[in-house]
Order: sequence, then structure tokens, then C-alpha cells
Amino acid sequence: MTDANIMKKNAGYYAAELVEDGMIVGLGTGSTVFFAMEKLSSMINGGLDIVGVPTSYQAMRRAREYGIPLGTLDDYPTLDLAIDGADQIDPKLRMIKGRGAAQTMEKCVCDAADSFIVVSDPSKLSDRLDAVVPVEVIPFACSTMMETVRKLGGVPVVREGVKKDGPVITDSGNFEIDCSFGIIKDPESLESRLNNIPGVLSCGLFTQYSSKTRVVIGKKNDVEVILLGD
Ligand SMILES: O=C[C@H](O)[C@H](O)[C@H](O)COP(=O)(O)O
Repeated sequence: MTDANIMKKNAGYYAAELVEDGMIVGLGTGSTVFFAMEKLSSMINGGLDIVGVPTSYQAMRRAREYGIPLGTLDDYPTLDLAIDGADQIDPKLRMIKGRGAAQTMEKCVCDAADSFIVVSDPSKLSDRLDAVVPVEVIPFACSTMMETVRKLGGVPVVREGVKKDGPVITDSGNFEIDCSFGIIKDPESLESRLNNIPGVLSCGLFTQYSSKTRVVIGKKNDVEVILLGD
């Protein structure tokens, strides 16, 4: 296994061990959460009784392979905790997510959860947020939304498919626009402005959940857990 995967595995396994019998657990999207699901699968085989609420087709399919019982937000409008990955994390535990175009459902699940466990390797930590901000928008509003992003100082690019010609279509049937802003000086304000553009479902900035967030950083031999105020 590569060093990167060892670190992701350590983070994912640690997060899974925070899950207790009877919990309803949000299952995020991406490669790091896969390890948490792998560990949950073995815990379920050992008798753990939980229900997972997946945040994407990818998470749903992987969870099924692992034998994790599944439900939806209709079944469970509130969750005990959610485990998810991130693309960039700043010292105030504000994040950018959405590399996998799953940020809208991830944000719904995070919002529904009492506690948000973010699993990551050290490469995601940054003293500032300057990564591309993914924005999910309905196709009808895409061009107007991109104009608004330019007026906000951003450079929007329609995400293109791999092994599929044309735009990426999200799990909810929309376009994903990657918006570069350079260093984001006021992430809260930018999140709110992007989310308020008509036709936008959600952007990948997560600035409102720091107080219920624990970031688990996998290292080669252990993990570091970061809480706000550490
Ligand atoms: O849309 C995708 C998500 O926000 C992922 O949680 C994020 O990209 C992290 O993925 P990974 O664990 O593969 O780095």
C-alpha cells in the first residue's frame, strides 16, 4: 500500500471506531471514506448495528459492497454523525469539498448530523483556503451563474467528464463548475454569495460547521485529531 493510502486508512479506521451501536451514520464520498467503510464493514460483521446514509452513488455502491445497511435522509432526517473527506482544510476548520462533485449531498448530510468527522491525510491541511471551489448549478442557469462568478473575481470552468464527452453531470443531474478565486480572504462571505446565485444548489465551501467538526489526520503510524481551538 502507498504511504498516502496508509495515512488515509489510519484516518478512516480511527473514524470508524468512533461509531457506536445503534448510530445513524452519514457516509461521505471519496477515497478516504472508503477506508472508514471498510472498517465499519468488519465491525458490522462483528455485531455492530448501524445504518449508513450515503452522500453519492459512489458511496452507496461501495457501502452496499461492504454490507452496510443503508437509509436515506427521508428515513433519518437527523444523524448521529457523518464521516467525510475534504480537499482543503484551514486552521479554523473551514473546508473546500467537491472534488468528486458530491458536495451538495455531503452538505445536506453534514447539516443533518450532530457531529462531523473529517478524515484526511496531512496534504489537505493549509494555512489558507485557495483551492478551486466546486459549485453545482442547474444547467439552465449555468452561463448566467458563470458571469456572476466572474463579477465576484472568480474564474469559472465547466468540469468536463472523463470517459464521457461534455460536462460532468452530478448525481442530481446538474453541472459542476470549478471556480478559482486565488486566496479566499472571507470564505464565509464567498460561500454565502455563491449559494445565493439563482440556480446554484451549493458550493464546496463548508464554513458553518467548524464547531461540530473533528478532523482526523492520518499519519504513517498514528492519527492526529484536530478540534476547533486546538
Ligand atoms: O465530492 C467529493 C468530496 O468532497 C470528497 O469528500 C473529497 O473530495 C475528498 O476525497 P478524497 O478522500 O478522495 O481525497
